[in-house]
Amino acid sequence: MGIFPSHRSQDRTVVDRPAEGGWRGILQAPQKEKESYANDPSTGSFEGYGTKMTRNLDEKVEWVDYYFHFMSPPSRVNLDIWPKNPPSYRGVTVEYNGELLKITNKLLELLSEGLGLEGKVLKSCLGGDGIELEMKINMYPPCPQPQLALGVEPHTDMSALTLLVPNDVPGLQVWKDDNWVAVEYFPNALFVHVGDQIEVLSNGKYKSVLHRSLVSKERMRMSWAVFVVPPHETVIGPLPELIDEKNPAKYSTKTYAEYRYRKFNKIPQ
Ligand SMILES: O=C(O)CCC(=O)C(=O)O
Ligand SMILES: [Fe+2]
Repeated sequence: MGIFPSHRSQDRTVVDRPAEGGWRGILQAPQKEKESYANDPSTGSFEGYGTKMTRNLDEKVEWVDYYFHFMSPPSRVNLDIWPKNPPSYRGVTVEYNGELLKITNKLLELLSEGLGLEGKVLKSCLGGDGIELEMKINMYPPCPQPQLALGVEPHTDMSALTLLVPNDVPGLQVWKDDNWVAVEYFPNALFVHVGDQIEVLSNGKYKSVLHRSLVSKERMRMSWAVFVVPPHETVIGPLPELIDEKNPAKYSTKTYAEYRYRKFNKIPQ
């Protein structure tokens, strides 16, 4: 199927939108089918279908449906919750996961070296081979009054990294030099966000990017965000190698589970 056939070309690892079929299959499915996949945040279960058509603090509506599931490592994956339509979803997503793991390894190696450390340092702090990849498929339907809505309100990702592929409907913005700056769409590109965990590990040398997304009046915007996160019990704090008298720790050390809990409940870190 695919509504972006022209974008599928040379480099499949970056180009393919593996979830597209799954998105259409599940997010445009009849309400009853969607409900059978619904998540239940009150029980800590975020997997499945969720919606956020609610007002936030600025009285803007967050105009987004999403579908969330684990991709990696195998011990975290519950295939029963993966979209079953189209039938190719599973195979393509497993392959995409493998490619994103390779890209994650490379990025973490380069980011470690950028801190003057050995290439393996950041990956091993993030759980080594236990590192987790989470798929979040966002769908922003056309919005009759886009000025009253936001796709996703301003936030930084609590992940270590986010590997994002949007469709060609503009909407992603990043906060830069005291302004919202539109992120230009690049066909076949993977957008990488530094998330909170890398900011903490690097003691602020790398900054978690503040971003938001807008919605369109005419067209449906979609994005596929893969969050690279440490296992919940992993303890994350500024790397000791980066701390000395002149560079005191700027962040407290805590488990990723604790960090998540505080972020979800808006408790200062
Ligand atoms: O849709 C986008 O481009 C961004 C989505 C996002 O920031 C998120 O899901 O965390
Ligand atoms: Fe985000």
